[in-house]
Amino acid sequence: MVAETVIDIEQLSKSYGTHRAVDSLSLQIRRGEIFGLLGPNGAGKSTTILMLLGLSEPDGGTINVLGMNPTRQPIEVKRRVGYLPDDVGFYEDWTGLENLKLTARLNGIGEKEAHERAIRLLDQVGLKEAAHKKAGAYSRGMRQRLGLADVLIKRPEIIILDEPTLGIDPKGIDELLALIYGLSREQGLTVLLSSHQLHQVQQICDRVGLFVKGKLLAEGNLDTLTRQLLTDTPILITAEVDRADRQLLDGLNDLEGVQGAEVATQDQDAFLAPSSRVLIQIGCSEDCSDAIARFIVSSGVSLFSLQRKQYGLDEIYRRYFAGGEERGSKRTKKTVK
Ligand SMILES: Nc1ncnc2c1ncn2[C@@H]1O[C@H](COP(=O)(O)OP(=O)(O)OP(=O)(O)O)[C@@H](O)[C@H]1O
Repeated sequence: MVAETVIDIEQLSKSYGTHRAVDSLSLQIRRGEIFGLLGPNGAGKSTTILMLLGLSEPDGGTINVLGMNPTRQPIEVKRRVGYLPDDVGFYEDWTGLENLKLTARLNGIGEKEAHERAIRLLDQVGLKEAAHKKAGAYSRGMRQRLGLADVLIKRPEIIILDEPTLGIDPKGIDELLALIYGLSREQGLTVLLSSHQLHQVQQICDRVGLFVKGKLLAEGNLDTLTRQLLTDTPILITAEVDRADRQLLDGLNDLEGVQGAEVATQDQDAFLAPSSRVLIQIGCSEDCSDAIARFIVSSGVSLFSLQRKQYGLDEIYRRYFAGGEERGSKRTKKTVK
């Protein structure tokens, strides 16, 4: 069953003076999804988040959050959507526990329930030992964990996290990401995560939206992004076989969609020792894995493995922007509806 859409954005636009910060943005996010908002500085991520929270009014288009219009129902949206800014503010002289209980009270939660929820959350985010320590003495990582607990105390259905891992050490990042992932999977929490840290986004996001100059350039999982953005980069398939002669390579080159097949590495003893393996690298304009596998096997050659190169987000981002601004703007016009 397909999960319900909890965020529905259609043709959303917002300008500051003559500058279009968000330009005809359409995006749907389903319940329980972890969605990554990715893009360079000034791409329009924060402006979009502010409009989702009802803190900024769109110039055009529509936003629907949990069936509500954030501009008209900002208080109700705020009750059900949690927002963690990149630098969350706490009462520095108050302990972590006291800060959480204050947030709970401000959200109309009774004293006893507030205490119980705060204790449980501090444990969940790994701050049990630091519960009675002043927030001012927390490290950056601890503050982010406290921030996450602070967002969760009102039991939101959606949480929006702006650069949640900024300034945290690698171990802290892994733990925070695992926590966010667990929350989403176990409690069906919908998570919107804005970040510049591509490999982190890739670790936990189900889908990613790539923002450039106020437009959504591409969205989807890694496979979709690769297809949408790296259109002129060949698909690379590596076949591991027991031998590769000219006839085999010529045959592969003749297959439809294959742009080039060549031996990538060859064990020096490949032709002497039948057990040695040879790697053939095949560049294709489309995924020709099936045809390649069939051809190799029908040639009487043993095929041990066939792998398609997976591009990571870092690589997609780097390759896509390798052509600079010029390429970015051309693509924007071409790929955005
Ligand atoms: N209050 C404002 N007044 C005028 N211009 C603004 C305002 N807020 C944002 N902008 C401009 O709108 C564009 C989008 O900014 P936004 O903060 O949404 O980008 P972002 O993707 O969140 O960037 P970052 O990753 O740096 O946070 C930028 O050009 C920015 O300078």
